[in-house]
Amino acid sequence: MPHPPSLATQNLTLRYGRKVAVENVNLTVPAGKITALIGPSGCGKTSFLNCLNRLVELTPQAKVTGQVLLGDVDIRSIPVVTLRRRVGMLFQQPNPFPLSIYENLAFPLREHGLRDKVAITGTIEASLRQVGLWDEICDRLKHPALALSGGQQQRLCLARALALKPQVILMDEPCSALDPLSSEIVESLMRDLRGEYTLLVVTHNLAQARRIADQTALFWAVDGVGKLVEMGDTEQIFDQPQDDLTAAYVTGRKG
Ligand SMILES: Nc1ncnc2c1ncn2[C@@H]1O[C@H](COP(=O)(O)OP(=O)(O)OP(=O)(O)O)[C@@H](O)[C@H]1O
Repeated sequence: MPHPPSLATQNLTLRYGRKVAVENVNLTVPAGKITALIGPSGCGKTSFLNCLNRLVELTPQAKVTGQVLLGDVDIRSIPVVTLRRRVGMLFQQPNPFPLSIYENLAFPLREHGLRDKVAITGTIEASLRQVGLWDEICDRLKHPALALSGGQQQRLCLARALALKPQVILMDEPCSALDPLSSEIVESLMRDLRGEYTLLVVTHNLAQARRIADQTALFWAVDGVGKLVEMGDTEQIFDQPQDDLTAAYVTGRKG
């Protein structure tokens, strides 16, 4: 398996109309590592994430300046369908399609040009095994995905992303809508993905960031504008923060 690329932003600024949501962010998400993005509500974490696979372009008044590099390639030069396959995303609320479990994975595979039924079925099984769902649901692949539990739905959504063989996976608070046991399962899956994928995970759960992330980045809204305050090894961010805001946030004194 080739090493996944890093993802880096250079002077990334995002405006919604006149509102500056994120300003001048220079952040490198290292290849094959887990990076946690932390910070108080409204500091621009989701907005930033949405720039990285150009999902933000679906918001009419959004305007992005600066660059996002996947490896050394500017993402604007990658066709958006290809980009979204290479940079998968998992949302806070599991969002399976209102289709069968099988079709949730088969549909995007067909959309991306896979026609061979044996190959599709093989990929579906491999992806469901990768997220530990195969044994739980292999006898009801034709059942509606929406009948699964929240935790199973989230794992199905991860399997759907993995089926497309992404290089990077963006996760926006992937555990916050889940019960503790499901949350633990998803967290352990993230650990399994380390190395093979480049992961950027937004989390409000500082203990989770500490447990899973190699690197941690703190965002903060300064006068309403989201900025990157500090980025470093997770241990350093939590134990020896360089910035006063980081120290205040990770010790619960602010935010
Ligand atoms: N479509 C939009 N139009 C205008 N402003 C927006 C839009 N989406 C987000 N914002 C604003 O941009 C800022 C950053 O929002 P964002 O959701 O990215 O923050 P966040 O850190 O992800 O927050 P949370 O942790 O609560 O999810 C906020 O002030 C928000 O109100």
